[in-house]
Amino acid sequence: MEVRTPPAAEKKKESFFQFITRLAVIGAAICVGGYFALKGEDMHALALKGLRLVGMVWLIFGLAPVLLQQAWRDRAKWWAAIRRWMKQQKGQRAMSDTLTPVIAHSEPVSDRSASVVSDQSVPGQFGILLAPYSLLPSNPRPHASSKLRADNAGEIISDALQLAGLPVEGDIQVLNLESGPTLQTVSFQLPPRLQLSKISSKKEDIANHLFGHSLGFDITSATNFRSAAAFVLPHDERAYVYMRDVVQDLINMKGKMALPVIFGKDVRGKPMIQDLAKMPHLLLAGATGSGKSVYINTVLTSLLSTQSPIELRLLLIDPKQVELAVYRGYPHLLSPPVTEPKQAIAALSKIVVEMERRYELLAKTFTRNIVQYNKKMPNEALPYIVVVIDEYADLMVVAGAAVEESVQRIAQKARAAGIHLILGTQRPSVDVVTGVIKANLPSRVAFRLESTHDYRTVLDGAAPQLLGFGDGICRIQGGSPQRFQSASISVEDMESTNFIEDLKAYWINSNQVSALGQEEWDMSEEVAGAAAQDISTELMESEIHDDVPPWEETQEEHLEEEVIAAEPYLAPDDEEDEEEEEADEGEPYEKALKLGRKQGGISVAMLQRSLRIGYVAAAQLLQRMVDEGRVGAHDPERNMRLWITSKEEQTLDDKAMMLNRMKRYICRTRTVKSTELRDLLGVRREKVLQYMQELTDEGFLDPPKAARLGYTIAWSEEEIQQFLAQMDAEDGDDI
Ligand SMILES: Nc1ncnc2c1ncn2[C@@H]1O[C@H](COP(=O)(O)OP(=O)(O)OP(=O)(O)O)[C@@H](O)[C@H]1O
Repeated sequence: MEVRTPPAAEKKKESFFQFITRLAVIGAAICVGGYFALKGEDMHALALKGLRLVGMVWLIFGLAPVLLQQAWRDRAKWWAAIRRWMKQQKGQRAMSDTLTPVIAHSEPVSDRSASVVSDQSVPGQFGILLAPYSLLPSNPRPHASSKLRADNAGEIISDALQLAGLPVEGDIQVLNLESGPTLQTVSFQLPPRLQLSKISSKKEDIANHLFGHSLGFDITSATNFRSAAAFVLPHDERAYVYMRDVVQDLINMKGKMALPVIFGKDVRGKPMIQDLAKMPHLLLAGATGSGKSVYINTVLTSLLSTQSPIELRLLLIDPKQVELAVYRGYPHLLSPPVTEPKQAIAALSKIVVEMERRYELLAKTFTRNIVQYNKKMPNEALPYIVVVIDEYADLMVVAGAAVEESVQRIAQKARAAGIHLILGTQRPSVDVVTGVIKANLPSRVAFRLESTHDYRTVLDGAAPQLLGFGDGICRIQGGSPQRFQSASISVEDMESTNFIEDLKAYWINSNQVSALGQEEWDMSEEVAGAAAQDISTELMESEIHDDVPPWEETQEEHLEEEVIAAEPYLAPDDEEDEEEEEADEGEPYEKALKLGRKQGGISVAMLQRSLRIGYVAAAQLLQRMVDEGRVGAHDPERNMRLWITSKEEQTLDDKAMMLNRMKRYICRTRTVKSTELRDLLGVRREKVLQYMQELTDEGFLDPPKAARLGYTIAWSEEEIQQFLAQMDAEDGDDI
């Protein structure tokens, strides 16, 4: 038998401590003995003194060096803990004022969860955030149960192999037994003369003898062992994985990963946290009831609990209309959850425009991606944008080409711009998830699917049959497939919803965050001012500049705006409009100028509404106005870019107004008297005569027929009535 010899240094260290301890014990024994054996108070006092001395010597020369040595070895750990503590103290001091209401809000609800996880501080780009993790529901079933245990697995497997007709004598030697929340993996030595292929060919029979069905049962070679096989079996009663169980790992990853999200636990029961920013886009497939929505909720809650609205903005597209409705009101949202295909098309095209704008920013700042940009321009840091489409197949059915084009462009380019896609679908058929889209979504997650063909489409390879209820396989960036059990906030829908609402309340009540949010958009405005042109995001930003925060905006308002925005994409058959535009090139810009002048300013939304054009076209018109210096900075109060009136325009405007007033007066009174007109307009007589000449040139007045006669009205009575009616309809000044 091999005896392990301790290294020399270890031996010396141990023996010195033992030596001192031995001396101390002997000394202590002598002192105690002396105390009882000797008589007289002096002797007793001497013995006690001796005992104290022995104790001191042991502490100083025995225990203290060992403790110091240990502390020196763990110095890195200690140092990190001290730094973390100091950082926390600093962050808490900074936020204590503003967070008090949040915590006060949270406390009454907190008694519905145990205090296993305390409110955790998450260092972020903008300081330390305190998400209400203590409100996460506790897992009622954290452990699985199975009939195969270390002590009986060999016997049970041996019986099953024998019953399946395989030549096995005696018990099977179990090499390893690993247990995850859903599955067990039992590795065992192959008996002599029994090949893995032979066992695999009897898979159905073995499964039948083991537990009566083959669902979820798999036979593979055992990793790390030679001539060994492994059975993968579902537990009799699987364990749940709750977010609460792995949230500490999520917190630990904040700072190390840009967008950490909880996946769940792997087959060994180890927490799985992935970085969405690295994926960089995710295709998520699962048949109905497989656990897709639960998974999306976990991913979203991971993001929403670790990222402030300054660091992350979300676009949620939910054609099913119910799955993501609960997120309505989060300040992270770029718009309320989008449910209509037309809205979705418009929203996605906005993301494309934003992506292009970000590329321009990267080029201007000589940076290659959002990380470098945010480092270089910390005051103008861009938030990550995550776009979630809950049922891509449904969207493709109604709005195929338009959606696909945007999704394709985002998938191809958006990574560097900090824009990430999560594309969920029940039907991963090739007509829905086309080759180009698949090629640009290198990370995949599959839950239970209808057919082996579907698994192949998603994972680009064969996969074991999944069990549903969050049993999944992921391939991150084309790596090897990894089985996992997805985490849920809770298996009770109500509990999950409660937490999502609590987290929302936390953000809404977090004064600090809303103040920072405002600042962020102001900073964006600065970027716009410098570059003169971030109108591409103006619509998104306008939600923040609105008096009404985005979460209070009604869905109807938003819908109206989006539907209009989507029209050019969805109504190519609206031939009249198209023809009008084609026939009159350049006219929309004239109309846009007129509108801006009349309203004293302009915004993308106004252009869309008034000219009935899409977002991109409206943004381009506004861009041209900005370039030509027609409009100035964005005015948060009026939620538009204000009109810049040049001197020339001012004069022209004044003159047009004067002429109109004159015409109106003349039409009403049916008289043309220069003295009255002079009084009306408050200008000199020469000016009035000049205006009258202009009106004559225009055909409104007839010139005097003789030297002593005055001007007369040239218009017919019908024309006069029409003009007056038109003026009354407009809100001109009343003469
Ligand atoms: N990770 C999980 N842990 C435990 N149970 C789960 C998990 N995921 C899903 N389930 C169970 O499966 C049910 C269906 O899940 P979910 O609603 O996510 O399915 P889905 O794939 O979104 O279906 P659909 O597409 O029809 O909405 C849930 O109500 C829950 O009971």
